[in-house]
Amino acid sequence: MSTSDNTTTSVLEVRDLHVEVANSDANAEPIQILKGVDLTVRSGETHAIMGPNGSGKSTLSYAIAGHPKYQVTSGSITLNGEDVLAMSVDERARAGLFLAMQYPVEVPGVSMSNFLRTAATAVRGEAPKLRHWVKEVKEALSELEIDPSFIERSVNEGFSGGEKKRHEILQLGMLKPKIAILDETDSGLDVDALRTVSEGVNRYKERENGGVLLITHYTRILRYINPDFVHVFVGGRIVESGGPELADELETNGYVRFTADTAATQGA
Ligand SMILES: Nc1ncnc2c1ncn2[C@@H]1O[C@H](COP(=O)(O)OP(=O)(O)OP(=O)(O)O)[C@@H](O)[C@H]1O
Repeated sequence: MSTSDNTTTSVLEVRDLHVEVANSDANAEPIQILKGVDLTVRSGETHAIMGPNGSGKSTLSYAIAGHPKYQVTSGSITLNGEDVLAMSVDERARAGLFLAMQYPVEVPGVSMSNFLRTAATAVRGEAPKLRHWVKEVKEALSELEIDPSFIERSVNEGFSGGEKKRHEILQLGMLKPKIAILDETDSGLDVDALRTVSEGVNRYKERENGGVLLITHYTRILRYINPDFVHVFVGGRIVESGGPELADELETNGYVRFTADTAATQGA
């Protein structure tokens, strides 16, 4: 299935999503992390999710991507009406979902070059023609100011934090998903890398008309990637949604207004 069709609109819909993880003590109850998340992301839209540490933002991204540790106990996730929860992880990727993880994993022994071509072949449904592919990779590396020698190194092995994040955006550009979830892609980036990575995300939005779900703690990335919607995520759900001005309010006042509300509700 091709994931690159910028003439159609894609819609990711998350409805009343509840997710738990197994407790490390096998005799104890599982831990409920997501407690009713509702979210709709359409092509061309950028949604920023901001929230305190441990509120469940990464859990939401893992649940959408299909991480086996995160059990959906109720609710639904659909992409263009298709049941994402019924899909395996690779089917989700082929359907057009992409996750740039907060902590990208190292894959010793697999070169970036092999990894990218294999992944692109899987999501595009056919192997890219070699001459086009080489040109495509070269251009993408140059746009992201990545040294071409990195392409022959093992995936993320020995990469600095910032280099790993840049490579996530390289994958985003090459795999051209319909909806991209970027989990703290800005963490650990120096000011120049932040600009380069943000430009990569903006190019993806322009070229693919992609939908972006951006999890972040900082408004600085939102100066480069303009969000259409900002959501405040507290206690396993979205407690308020608004426009970019909401991010400015959070920068100034923090989450006190929202955490106090949640504590009152949970105590009731
Ligand atoms: N596998 C797991 N086992 C036990 N607890 C877990 C597991 N995964 C997540 N949690 C807990 O679930 C809560 C939410 O974690 P999550 O990583 O989703 O939060 P977050 O909002 O992304 O946090 P941060 O902003 O610090 O990255 C945390 O309290 C975390 O310790």
